[in-house]
Amino acid sequence: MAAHVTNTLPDHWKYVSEGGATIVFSYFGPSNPQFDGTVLRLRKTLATSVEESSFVENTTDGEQDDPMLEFQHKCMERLIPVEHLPRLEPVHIDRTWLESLAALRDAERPEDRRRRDRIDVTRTKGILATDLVGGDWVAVEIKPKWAFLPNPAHLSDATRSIKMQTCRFCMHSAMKARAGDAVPLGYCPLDLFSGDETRIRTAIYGLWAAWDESKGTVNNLKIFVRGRKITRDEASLILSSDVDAAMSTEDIREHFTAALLPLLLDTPVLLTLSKIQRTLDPLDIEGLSHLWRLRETTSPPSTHAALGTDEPRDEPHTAAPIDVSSLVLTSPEPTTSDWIDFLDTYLSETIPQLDHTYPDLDNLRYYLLAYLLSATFKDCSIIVRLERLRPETLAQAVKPEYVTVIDLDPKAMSRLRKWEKLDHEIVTSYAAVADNRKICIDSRG
Ligand SMILES: O=P(O)(O)O[C@@H]1[C@@H](OP(=O)(O)O)[C@H](OP(=O)(O)O)[C@H](O)[C@H](OP(=O)(O)O)[C@H]1OP(=O)(O)O
Ligand SMILES: Nc1ncnc2c1ncn2[C@@H]1O[C@H](COP(=O)(O)OP(=O)(O)OP(=O)(O)O)[C@@H](O)[C@H]1O
Repeated sequence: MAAHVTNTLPDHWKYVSEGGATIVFSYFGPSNPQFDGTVLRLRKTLATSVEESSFVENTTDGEQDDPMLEFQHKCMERLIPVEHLPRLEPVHIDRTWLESLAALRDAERPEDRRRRDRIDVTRTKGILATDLVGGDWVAVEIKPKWAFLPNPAHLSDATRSIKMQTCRFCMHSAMKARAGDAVPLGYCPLDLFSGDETRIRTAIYGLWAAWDESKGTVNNLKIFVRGRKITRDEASLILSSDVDAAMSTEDIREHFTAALLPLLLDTPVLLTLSKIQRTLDPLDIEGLSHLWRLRETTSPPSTHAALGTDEPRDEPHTAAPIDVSSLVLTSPEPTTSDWIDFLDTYLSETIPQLDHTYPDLDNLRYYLLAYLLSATFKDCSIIVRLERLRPETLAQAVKPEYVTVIDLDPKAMSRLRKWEKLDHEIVTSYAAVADNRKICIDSRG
């Protein structure tokens, strides 16, 4: 039976953080076994959206549970060991309670997020999750992003040399930097995922520098102490209370790196994430979009796509745009049962036998679902738990539950068009960079 958050006061939930789709609050009210050590994860809606209930009341229990719950239990737990996942459960909420919470906490939200979106007060269910940042420890949240360079087989002549030299994250960061956004230009995910000590250190420095320069606003590194996201001016809070807090920021960074590095080297989580991302995206969005265009134009579908051959093909941006009636892109969003079937195939012996250089058009649905799932892993975050830092402390013992993966929500099929367009923008923008193009090394490829 789901708990009722409405039995607690909104004042007893403090703002933790938020992403593009959800906002998170942690419980700090009077001791309550249902809520102690938990966070409340709520869906957001566009600031401009009309307030209509977005969820169908079709269960005896009222609104359906957030599909994320079933997705995590039935799908994600097959890919990521449960000790690396937060415990999630449904919880009842209501409009009056949510409106009070929003009124209390809205001022603490970042200005740009507040302009864009707000809590969806029409929901009657939220998610209660293990609070990974709230104890007397330092919680380091890293959003690593894309772990690999693409398979060159399906890249066009115009993009191949660019995409094989610079990773998607670094190209995207360069594009965002030109638009004036604060981005971690010194961080490359391929360093973080390399498994190599020197490169992981470089990645941590890159994340730290961006955190420092952006005053903690970049989303690739967040640092929490006792449940509160800290800024660079508060960096000394990551030190144990008996350590000299007057230490320079550089020294704090060194201690931070010395504590974090062994955990990142030791945990199997980074390797798992990179393997999943790579194996679920063997065609790149270019190859995938070519495959779905073939499906739209081939009738009856041929059994073998022309991918991987020398046959000339339209680039996504020059091909006739697929309108909203596209059979492929409007095909039904996968249900949990579709995801389970997909995972049965993905985790079976069959997949290594698929020839991704000559993908079969009959496997289009497999490749679409694979890409969606890969996108979830390209956008998730990890939270690493460190003891408050003490320079002389020996390396911390690594317990599996000290590295947790969050934000494993499924992505929608309707995103494919956005990803195709964004990919084109990113690579076109990077093609215009004349000097000092970044060279990213994919050591797991
Ligand atoms: O496309 P990207 O790589 O920019 O990723 C988006 C993220 O931007 P980032 O580059 O990490 O700052 C973006 O993050 P922010 O909102 O910028 O913190 C979201 O995670 C978005 O996913 P969703 O809309 O929440 O489902 C992410 O969108 P999807 O790619 O997952 O659709
Ligand atoms: N279990 C948790 N414990 C503590 N904090 C959490 C937990 N889950 C999420 N958070 C915090 O809330 C933020 C938003 O959560 P999450 O990343 O799941 O949202 P999202 O909207 O799906 O993000 P994105 O835009 O990256 O897709 C996280 O970045 C993290 O700081």
